Amino acid sequence: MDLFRNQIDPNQNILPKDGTVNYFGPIVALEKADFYFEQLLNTIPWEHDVVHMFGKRIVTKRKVAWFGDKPFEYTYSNSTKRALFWTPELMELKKLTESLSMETYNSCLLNVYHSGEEGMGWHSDNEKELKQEGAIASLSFGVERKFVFKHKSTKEKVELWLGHGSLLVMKGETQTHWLHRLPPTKKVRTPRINLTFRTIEL
Ligand SMILES: O=C(O)CCC(=O)C(=O)O
Ligand SMILES: [Fe+2]
Repeated sequence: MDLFRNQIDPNQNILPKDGTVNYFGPIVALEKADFYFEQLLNTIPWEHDVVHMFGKRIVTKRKVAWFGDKPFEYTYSNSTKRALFWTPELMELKKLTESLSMETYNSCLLNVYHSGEEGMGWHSDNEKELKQEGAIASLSFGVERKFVFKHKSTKEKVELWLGHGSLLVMKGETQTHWLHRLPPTKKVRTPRINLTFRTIEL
């Protein structure tokens, strides 16, 4: 179901139940989105992520970076990272995201997917360091990619496309009842950057 490719209504919950997800569509002008994309791609100290799966240590092709209000230590997929302090651009994006979503965040995980071969598998963002049922705001730059939710018990799926400069907000019980993933695709050959603003409680 490619429901939301053209239709964007930030007041509509795109989940049928057990959580709230709002898609705002593009929240910055195209030239500004291009600027952020280039700037982030070229200046963020990107590092490969390490995940532990089935007893194996896997180094992802996707690269990550982690920023916050304080040098938080955060365990993500079994590896511990220390947050860097906001760059001026990230601070700007954080403020814009906070005002549109009417929430606050104290940290941000960045991912760069160099091409469609890179994605992220099914997971929910429910690590113990995260505020329980705290909002997670996802900003995307670069090539449009499909994003999918799957209900943990009914297996119902909801798909949408995350465009250049767009904002998606997941809140309430979403992480408790739904998984999400960024499926790999052979059709995409250019990079995408994603920022997820979160609230850490330590
Ligand atoms: O790249 C995306 O849109 C998803 C990223 C994500 O789910 C995460 O960082 O937890
Ligand atoms: Fe996630």
